[in-house]
Amino acid sequence: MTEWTDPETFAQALEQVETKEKGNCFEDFAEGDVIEHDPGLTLTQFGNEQWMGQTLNHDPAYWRTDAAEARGFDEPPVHPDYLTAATLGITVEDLSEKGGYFLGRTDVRFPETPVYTGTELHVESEVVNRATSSSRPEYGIVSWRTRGKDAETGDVLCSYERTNMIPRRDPVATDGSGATATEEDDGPDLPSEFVTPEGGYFEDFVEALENAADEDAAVAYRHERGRTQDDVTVAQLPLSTLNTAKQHHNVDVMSDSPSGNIVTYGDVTRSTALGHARSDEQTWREVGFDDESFHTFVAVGDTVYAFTRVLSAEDDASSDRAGTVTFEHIAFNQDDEPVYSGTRTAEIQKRSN
Ligand SMILES: C/C(=C\C(=O)SCCNC(=O)CCNC(=O)[C@H](O)C(C)(C)COP(=O)(O)OP(=O)(O)OC[C@H]1O[C@@H](n2cnc3c(N)ncnc32)[C@H](O)[C@@H]1OP(=O)(O)O)C(=O)O
Repeated sequence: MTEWTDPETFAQALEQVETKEKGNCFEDFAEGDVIEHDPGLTLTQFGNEQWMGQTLNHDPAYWRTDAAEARGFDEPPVHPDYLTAATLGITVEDLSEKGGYFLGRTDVRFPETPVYTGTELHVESEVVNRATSSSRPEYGIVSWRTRGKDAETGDVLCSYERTNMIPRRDPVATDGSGATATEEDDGPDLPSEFVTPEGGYFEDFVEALENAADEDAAVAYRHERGRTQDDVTVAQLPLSTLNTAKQHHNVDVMSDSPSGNIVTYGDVTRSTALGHARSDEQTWREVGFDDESFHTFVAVGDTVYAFTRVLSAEDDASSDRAGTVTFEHIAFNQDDEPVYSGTRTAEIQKRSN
């Protein structure tokens, strides 16, 4: 009789059997395909608070009823970062579980109305672009437009366009141009002065931009807080959004990958940096995010810091108690290497109200 658990027998059996695979390769996606994602999740108070707490997003309007009501909410709503991460997490099984990295995202948008806990999320994605990677023959580059909807009403709660590197089943020959391209290094081209806003209200950002306008200056500053990545941020938070990417929880597979280890979910890195930035401002409402890029890996033991540049401030918010500010946020690690960058438009409270 075969002893299936005899180590030698079992090792040979493992080699000979087929693996029932998960996820899709580059060749499985065609432009125009629409994918209704089967996983869905209920946006719970626990999930929301766990995400916000671990990423240092402490805006009281998302934690306390009195602060929520003062912001015009019925109760503490779902935080936009948790909503974004959950919308993306649900898609991973179909779109990127096969491996490959989350490269970037743009046109992240939310409706003006808040989303409350107890909402069930249903997500769909459309393939909007697929391209050959000129530098990495074993990968292709795929972009999807994703919409996270209220399962009951069909209202879109969060939408964006995201790009991942996706493994090919069959590597192709490339011209290698991406791998060999070099750029001339003229050294850093920075303004001679950096202006820091006095406070975190809309008026402070307007004043800082005015002070910088006539000078060779930028409104740019760093935030003091850092968050060292641990098992909770690297593995637990993505799994709590149903993100099944092996990058976050399978050390065995990832030891033989470009990162050599499991890495932090891009939305955790980003939300942590945004948490640092928001701790130095009076946020009223998140409007959207554009041009998000993930530049290098973040792993257990790395510390995520944040740097902010203020790009513009306009008095055109949805509430007369706030103004609209556009920022560029850069997350960086303990070696000062940028790991994430993106622009963010947010409504910031006015001091005068
Ligand atoms: C969710 C989820 C997974 C995750 O959250 S993974 C964690 C977040 N992402 C990362 O940690 C990735 C960080 N990035 C990197 O480490 C490097 O970018 C990477 C992936 C190792 C590639 O670095 P390289 O230096 O080899 O390559 P390039 O930077 O030149 O990029 C390779 C090609 O990709 C194109 N590309 C890069 N960024 C974008 C973008 N935002 N949009 C579109 N295309 C982009 C770039 O042009 C290169 O193209 P070639 O044709 O020249 O190959 C989950 O599983 O979903």
